[in-house]
Formats: sequence, C-alpha cells, structure tokens
Amino acid sequence: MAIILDGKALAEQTRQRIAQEVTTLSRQPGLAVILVGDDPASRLYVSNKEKDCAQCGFKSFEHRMAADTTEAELLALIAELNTNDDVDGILVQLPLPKHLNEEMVIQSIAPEKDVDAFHPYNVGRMSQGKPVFLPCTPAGVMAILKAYDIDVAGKDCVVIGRSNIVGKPMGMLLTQANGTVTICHSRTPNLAEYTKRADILVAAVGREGLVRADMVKEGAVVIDVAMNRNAAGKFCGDVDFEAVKAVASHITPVPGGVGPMTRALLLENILTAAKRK
Ligand SMILES: Nc1nc(=O)c2c([nH]1)NC[C@@H]1CN(c3ccc(C(=O)N[C@@H](CCC(=O)O)C(=O)O)cc3)C=[N+]21
Repeated sequence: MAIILDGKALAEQTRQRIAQEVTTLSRQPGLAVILVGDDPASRLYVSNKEKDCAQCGFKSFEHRMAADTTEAELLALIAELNTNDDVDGILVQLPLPKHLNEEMVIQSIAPEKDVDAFHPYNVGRMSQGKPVFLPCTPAGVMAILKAYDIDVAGKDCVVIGRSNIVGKPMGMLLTQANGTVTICHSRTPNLAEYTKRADILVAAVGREGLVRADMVKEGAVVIDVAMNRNAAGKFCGDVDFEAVKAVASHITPVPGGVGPMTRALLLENILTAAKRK
C-alpha cells in the first residue's frame, strides 16, 4: 500500500517556518489580491489565501471588483499596486470574466511582484533555470518530492497536461532536477503506454478517473494536481485514488495533497518578494 504524501501537513510546517522568519524582518510582507466578479469558488480560494497570510504574519489587501469592471479600471488598480510600497506581491485571481484579456492583465503586473510567476519575465527566468519566483503548483510538487526524499535524478517522469500554469513548468522543473520527462496531453494516442513507464507520474488534466490502476507501474510515485468536483460535489483528482494506491509506492490525496502546497509556495514567493525589496 502506497505512502500517502501529506501535503496538508507539509504546508502547515511551511507556514510555521515562514511565520517564524517573518518575525525577523523589519517590515511585514504584504499581498494584494484582486478578485473580479463573485464566483463562489474564487471567493473561497481568496479567503483561504487571506487566512494563510494572517497565519504567517503577512498583511493582505483584498480588492473586490464588480464582474463588469473594464480592463482600464483593472489595469489602473494594478498600476497603483505596482508602486505601492506596502505591497510585495500581487495576485489576480483567475479565471477573469471573459471580456478581460488575461494575458494583458498578467503582463501589467510588475515582475518583481508577480508571486504567481505567471508573467512572461518569470516564465522566461524559470525556463532558463534562473528563477526569481517559481510557479506555485509545480514548485509545491517539487517540495513534496523533496520532503519525502524522492529523488528525481535519472527517473522517468511523465506529466499529463501541458498548461502554462502546471504541465509545462512541471516538465521544466522535473527536467532541471535531472528527470527524463515526457509530456502527454489530450492528443496523445495510447496514453497508458507512456504512463506505464513512469517512475514519477504527474496528472494535471482535470478529468475524473483519467488515471486508472492498470496505467500505473508497480512502485511509481503518483502526484495528482487536479481539482475536480465529482457528481456528489466533492473534490477529486484525475487519479483513481483507491485503486492506484494499491499499486503506487507514494501517492498524493485530493484534497490534502498538492492544493495546500500550492498555497504554501505562494507564501514562500511573497516572503521572497519582501526580502528582495
Ligand atoms: N492567480 C491565481 N493563482 C492561483 O494559484 C489560482 C488562481 N489564480 N485561480 C484558482 C486556482 C486554484 N487554486 C487552488 C489552490 C489551492 C487549493 C487548495 O488548497 N485545495 C484544498 C482543498 C480546498 C480547501 O480545503 O479549501 C486541497 O486540495 O486540499 C485549491 C485551489 C489556486 N489557483
């Protein structure tokens, strides 16, 4: 039976370490969160981030904007936050309402305050192996592997999913850790042929039941990044957890796996931003 990779506990340890370090700083780090519209899921995520900030001794500034906010209004707020000295990190909660151009908005955030690491400057720095901030979800996965002494070097790593936020940067970080990486996606024929070779398998698609036990090699490390809602309205990942945990050596649960570490790595990035100033 697989070891359960406890992202929730690891995130708690991370927050405690950060809170400790914050007491040694001469000023309080600050995060500005912008939420456009009132999607209930987004509201919950944002309130969780504010709780995390409070636990770490960070200030958080919440900016709620109406769903019909114009791009000019949003860019004006970001411009002001870019020059506000109390603000070390800026997070624009995604997705944005359809009439707003996410790419434009992300590019308007000052790279040194881009704690999501979504700005092309930070994406470029990471892809060159000289990151300022790491993207929170893939960096959270790397932190889990490290905490459990799972060595990536020389391993066959298979990532399912090629998004800018998870799949692509996940592949890069695993490559930089000397893994041999294959990125699979919705157009990959015979997905199981690839996944069965994986020593480390990362699923980041967003489709419940995608990874079945017969697609996983005995003793593989299985990381589930997805956050789907099942028919009963509960959080679930892409991996058939109950079946796969009988085959894998290590597995992340959903919830309680990668999600909490995504939030913990955001806090790390805010701390980094504050220390660099
Ligand atoms: N600019 C931006 N940055 C983001 O990082 C970002 C975003 N927009 N938009 C939405 C997604 C989603 N996301 C989650 C992170 C952690 C959990 C999390 O902690 N999940 C818990 C369960 C939910 C809970 O307990 O609240 C878990 O997996 O255990 C969930 C969702 C960040 N996102």
